[in-house]
Amino acid sequence: MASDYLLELDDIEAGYGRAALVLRGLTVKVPAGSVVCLVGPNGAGKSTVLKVASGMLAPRSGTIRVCGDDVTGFGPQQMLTAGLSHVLQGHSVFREMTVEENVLLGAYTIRDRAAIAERVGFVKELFPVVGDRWKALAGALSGGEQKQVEFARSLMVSPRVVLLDEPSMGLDPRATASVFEQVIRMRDAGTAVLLVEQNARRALETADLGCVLDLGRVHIDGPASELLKDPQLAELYLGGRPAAAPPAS
Ligand SMILES: Nc1ncnc2c1ncn2[C@@H]1O[C@H](COP(=O)(O)OP(=O)(O)OP(=O)(O)O)[C@@H](O)[C@H]1O
Repeated sequence: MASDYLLELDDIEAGYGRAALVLRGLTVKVPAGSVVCLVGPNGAGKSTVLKVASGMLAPRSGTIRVCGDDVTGFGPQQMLTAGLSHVLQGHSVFREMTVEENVLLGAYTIRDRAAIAERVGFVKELFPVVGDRWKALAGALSGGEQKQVEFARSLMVSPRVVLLDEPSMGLDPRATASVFEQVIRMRDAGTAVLLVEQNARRALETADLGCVLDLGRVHIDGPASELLKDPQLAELYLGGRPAAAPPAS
C-alpha cells in the first residue's frame, strides 16, 4: 500500500560513538506538499534528525521510510537516490566557482544531459537570482543569494524531500524573509521540506506542521499555526512572554 508520507522516521534512536543517545525514540513524518519544521532548544537533536534522514548517521534502532519503502541503513548516496537531499548548516557554495558550476555539482549523479538541461530550466525559474547570476562567481553573491544557489543545487536530483538545516543562519532579516519565501516556493513546486531552525517563530510561521523536540524526542507536534498560539510553547521555545508572571519572592 502506498504511504501517505514521503518521509517517515519511526521510533529512531541515534547518537555519536559511545556517547549517550541523542535521539531517544523520535518519530517525525513528512506528508507530501508540506513544510515540516523541527524546533527546540540547543542540543535537542534537531540537526541529528537531518543527519539520520540523509544517511550521514546510521540509527541504532527504528525505521526510516521514503514513500513507504524501508531505507533504514542506507548511506548518503543511497538516500540521495531514494529522494532525500540535504542542505547543510552554514554556507556551502564554492565561492571561486560560478553559480552555474555550483548548481551543476548537484547533478553529478545524473547521466542524461537532456534531464540536466530540463532541471536547470526548472531551478532558474524557481530561483530568479540563480538564472540572473548564472555566470557570476558565487562568492560575489550576497549570503541570501548564495542560499538560493544551495537550494537550486539540492533540487537538481529532483528530491522528494529537501532537508534544510538552519537556512537563515547568519542572514539579516531581509535575506531571512527571502529564504523563507524560497522555502514556500520549493514546496509549491512539489518538493516537501523538513526544516530545522533556531528562528523558531519565523519557521513556524512558514511551516505547515511543527515538531517541538526536547531531549531527543518529539515533545509536541501539530499544525504550525496551532503551535504558535500555544502560550506554554511560546514561553518555553519561542522567546515569548510567560503566560503568567512568576510569584514575587
Ligand atoms: N559529530 C558529533 N559528535 C559528537 N556529538 C555530537 C556531534 N554532533 C552533535 N553532537 C551532540 O549531539 C547533541 C545534539 O546535537 P544537534 O546538533 O543535533 O542539536 P540541535 O538541536 O541541532 O542543536 P542546535 O540548535 O544547537 O544546533 C548535542 O549534545 C551535541 O553536542
